[in-house]
Amino acid sequence: MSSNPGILIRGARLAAQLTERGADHLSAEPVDLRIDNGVIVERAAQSAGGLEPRDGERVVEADGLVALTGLVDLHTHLREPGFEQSETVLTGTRAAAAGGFTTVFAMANTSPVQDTAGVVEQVQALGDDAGYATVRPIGAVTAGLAGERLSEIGAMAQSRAGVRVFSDDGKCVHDPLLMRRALEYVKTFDGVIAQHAQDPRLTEGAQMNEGQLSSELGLAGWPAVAEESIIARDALLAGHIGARLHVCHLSTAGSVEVVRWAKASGVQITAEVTPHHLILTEELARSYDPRYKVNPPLRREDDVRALRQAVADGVIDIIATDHAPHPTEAKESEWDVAAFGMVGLESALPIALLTLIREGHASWAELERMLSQKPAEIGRLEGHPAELAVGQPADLVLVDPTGSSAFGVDDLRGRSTNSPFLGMELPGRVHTTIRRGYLTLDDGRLVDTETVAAAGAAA
Ligand SMILES: NC(=O)N[C@@H](CC(=O)O)C(=O)O
Ligand SMILES: [Zn+2]
Ligand SMILES: [Zn+2]
Repeated sequence: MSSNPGILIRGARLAAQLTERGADHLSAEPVDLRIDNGVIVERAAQSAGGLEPRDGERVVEADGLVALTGLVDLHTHLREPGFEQSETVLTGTRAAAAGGFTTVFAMANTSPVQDTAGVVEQVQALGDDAGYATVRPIGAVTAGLAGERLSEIGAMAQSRAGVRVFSDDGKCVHDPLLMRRALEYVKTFDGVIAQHAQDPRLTEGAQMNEGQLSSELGLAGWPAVAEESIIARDALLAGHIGARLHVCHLSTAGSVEVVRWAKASGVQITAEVTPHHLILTEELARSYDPRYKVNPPLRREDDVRALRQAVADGVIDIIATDHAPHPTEAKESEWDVAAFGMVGLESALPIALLTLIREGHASWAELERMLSQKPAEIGRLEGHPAELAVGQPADLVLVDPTGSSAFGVDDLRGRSTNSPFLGMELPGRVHTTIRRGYLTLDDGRLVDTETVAAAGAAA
């Protein structure tokens, strides 16, 4: 039984009721939600009288705020074990809570690599202890991410961590036979392979998108075809085997066409796009500022347009952050020796508001689908609310979609500051995050570490 106090949310607009693109969020009716014992126990429209606060209950005034089921990031680098100078499970999940996330899937490129039952169980336990978000470890596809033989996929799937998502992210599973065997294996327990689609031979030494600009800047190019050819191959393999394939961080217009074709052909394929690929372009490389160095690289304006349209068309299924923290030393060097990657948990929702909601490419209901429901489905996440309704687990986020502010270092709650959005005017604000019925973010302020750990233990 939970010893956490109950919460009454008053007057929230439910994202699920905002199904029309471009609709003002205030057009949905204000709803009260009562949370007790980690579950939504009552829901009443204010027009039907709403709910009265009870003694000892925490009241959250949500007038003007939009409520979504807790955000789920299928692609987060938490860096622990091994790279704690960049991020830890605790600091990364604090960043997640600040961004409205209640679950993160933790990528496998740690040290030691998440390629055994022991390591994935350890990462999951660190998440449970911290309490800021549910941490679902991703298992490596190949031992040590070396691309030579399969990791202990079965042992990780059967472990307490119950791993369902496998990825060598950061590296591509290049050997087609290994990829085939991995797909066959995960099919037996309804798992999925999340591929970092990058042909290593076509991208040796690559530093930025290949094109006229890379020649002009004298930086080795990363051609679109290196991504598209792997997606096409994997889609054919997944179709042949009848297994699930997920494509990480889609970045080119051509990749969209390959995924569109694969879906039309009946392949069980899903695709993600990062917030940064929905807004930033290769032009930023002109600054030689390594903050803009990321894998896959920032592409061209027409790619950005195609990615937004693919979200609108449903060819792209989800938004995933690819939160990739790196210490200052790794990002304050020359472009060609700097690390690839950007942090993204705290800026994901504002960028989605800017590029999708305000541009009319998605409704709030669709946004909830892309940032919460669908990633949970792909990752076979258990205990995630299907909707904000009575009987559902109380994992949710309240967002203020109005206004804007300059995104600053104070908005970054993790250990690293390598955000490409620092200094940009970003819309909206994540107001409150509730995980398993307790607050992790309270009116924009993170609830302190001890309180959250205790609430998590009691939940
Ligand atoms: N995205 C990146 O540029 N870097 C990621 C790896 C990855 O997602 O491929 C990292 O681990 O730093
Ligand atoms: Zn990757
Ligand atoms: Zn990644």
